[in-house]
Order: sequence, then C-alpha cells, then structure tokens
Amino acid sequence: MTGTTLTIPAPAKLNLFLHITGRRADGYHTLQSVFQLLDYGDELTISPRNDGQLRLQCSEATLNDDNNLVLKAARALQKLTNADCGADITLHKRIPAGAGLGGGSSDAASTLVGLNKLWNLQLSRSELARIGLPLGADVPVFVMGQSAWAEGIGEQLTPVELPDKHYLVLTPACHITTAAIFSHQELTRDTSPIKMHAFLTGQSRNDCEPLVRQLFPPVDAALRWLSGYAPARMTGTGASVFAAFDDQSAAREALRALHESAEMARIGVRGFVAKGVNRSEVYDLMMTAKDT
Ligand SMILES: C[C@@](CO)(OP(=O)(O)O)[C@H](O)COP(=O)(O)OP(=O)(O)OC[C@H]1O[C@@H](n2ccc(N)nc2=O)[C@H](O)[C@@H]1O
Ligand SMILES: Nc1ncnc2c1ncn2[C@@H]1O[C@H](COP(=O)(O)OP(=O)(O)O)[C@@H](O)[C@H]1O
Repeated sequence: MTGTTLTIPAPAKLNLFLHITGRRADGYHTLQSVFQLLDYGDELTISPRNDGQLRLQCSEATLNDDNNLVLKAARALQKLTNADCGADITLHKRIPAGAGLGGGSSDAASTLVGLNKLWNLQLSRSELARIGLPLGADVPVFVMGQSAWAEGIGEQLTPVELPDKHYLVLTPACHITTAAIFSHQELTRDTSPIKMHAFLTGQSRNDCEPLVRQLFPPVDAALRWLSGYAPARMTGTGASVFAAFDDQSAAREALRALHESAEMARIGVRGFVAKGVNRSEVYDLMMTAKDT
C-alpha cells in the first residue's frame, strides 16, 4: 500500500440550467439540471499510510480544517476499511469555493475514487456515489465523471453528449450559501418538469437566478456585463455566471475585456475560460489508476 502516490483532478461543473420541480418530505428540493463538466479544476495528491491517520494539506488556508469535504469523504470510506488504512492528501484549490461550481463536492468525489483505488476497496461507481451523496448533492455526478442530465436532488443521472463549447466563467466576490437560497421565501419552487428536447431548444432557466440577482447586486452586474458578449446565466445557487462560446479565442477575448473593466474590478469579479468535457479524467481513473 505504501510507495504509491496518486494524482487526481477534481473538475468544476456548470449547471447549464436549473429548474426546481418540487420539495421532498425532508425539505430537499427536487431539481432538473444539466451538469456540464469542465476541463478546469482542483488537484489532489494522495499517498496511502499504514497507520490509519488522515492528514490534509490544502492550498487555501480557510479550507485547511476538519470540515474539509476531502476529510469527510475519506472518513466515510474509512468506516468500510481495516483500521490501518490512512492517507496523506494535498489539495490544490483552483475552483472558487461556494461559487456554484461544485468544488467541494468534486474534491470529495475525487477523494472517494482515489482512495477506492489506493485502499483496493473495489467499490463500484454507484456505491461510491451513494456514500458521497450525504456529503453534497453534486458528489454523484463527479464520481460518475460524465456530463449528465440530472433529476431527483441531482443523484438521478443520465449521461449526455453536449456540443463542444468554451465557457467564460465569472465569479463575483459574494458569499452565497446554498441553504440560504433554498430556504428563501421568494424562491420559485414549482416549475413544471421539462423534457430534454425543451432544454436543447433553449427553453430553460435557472430558477434561483432572479432571487440571487435581487439579493446580490454584484451577480446582477456580472450577468449584465457578460450579456454584452453572449447569453449569460448563473450556475447552481451562484455566485458564478457563465456564457458559452464556439471559439476559445472569442472566450479569451472577453476574459481580456474583463481584466480591463474598471466596473468588474471594483466589485471583485474573477474569471476563467474552460472547455466543456463530456467525460472527466475521474471517469478513466475508475478503470486504471494514474501512478506518479
Ligand atoms: C443546487 C446545486 C446544483 O448543482 O447548487 P450549488 O450548491 O452547486 O450552487 C447543488 O445541487 C447543491 O448541492 P450542495 O451544495 O452539495 O448542497 P448540499 O450541501 O447538499 O445542501 C445544502 C442545503 O441546501 C438545501 N438544498 C440543497 C440541495 C437541494 N436539492 N435542495 C435543498 O433544499 C438543503 O437545505 C441542504 O441542507
Ligand atoms: N474542499 C472544499 N472545497 C471547497 N469548499 C469546501 C471544501 N470542503 C468544504 N467546503 C465548504 O463547502 C462550501 C461549498 O463549497 P463548493 O462546493 O465549492 O460550492 P458550491 O456548493 O456553491 O458549488 C464552502 O463554502 C466551504 O465552506
């Protein structure tokens, strides 16, 4: 078990749309969404230990604690192993935290996939998804490693082949908690379910967007600025917003304009360009581990 180190990416996601279709008895909202995985994300390096200890070093100081979803995922998996299964994990963050890009869930999913390999647990994708779901509603899609049509609370997944697009993603400096948006009185909660065809012909929205725009003016400003380049939408419960481009050069051009915008600098908007992918590297890692 010792001597093997695994480097594993943890991609970001976009919700190309997000419809809230109802509410379960436990308070969680049922959704419809399309998760688009990106070729941009965090990176984990995992080395197994034989003494049962779990240690995490995270590049982001505020996430360097016991509540990091990486440690929660490792502990959930540790319950299924021998007492001597431990690991040293480093987490290099690139995905802004709490920004609707699924970074925490993706880190948790990559931890589950990586430790499943290193601890030789031989759990299936669906078993790992089931273990990960209580840690975050987006963990299953990252464990599956495929862009997908999602229902339920995001755990009923159907892989989809999405057209090649380059995304410009903007993240205003606002702290938005998912729970606060879902518990807000003014949230739209009863959208009629749609079929895949309606999404493909552009009949979709993010039901959280009107409320978040109203509560967080920087999100509204970022959406208005980005709409000057291409149709713009919010991902998840925010704060990030995105627009799709056919050409990478057009997306990069808009990113350059962002860096020159005094208004966007004033409200602290960061941006990156990423390509949408139908499968992430995590998908392949379930088959063969990439050793370093
Ligand atoms: C809505 C999505 C779409 O991708 O948005 P983002 O959080 O990425 O913006 C996610 O499914 C979010 O997933 P995640 O951020 O993991 O949410 P969780 O930690 O599981 O939930 C935080 C809290 O939000 C509420 N919640 C969350 C998801 C959901 N479908 N219904 C809810 O009502 C619950 O009160 C829950 O306790
Ligand atoms: N490894 C992690 N990366 C990001 N956030 C984490 C991590 N572990 C725990 N968190 C917590 O989870 C919250 C949600 O983070 P994240 O998954 O990035 O956002 P979102 O749910 O908006 O997509 C953060 O505000 C942070 O407190």
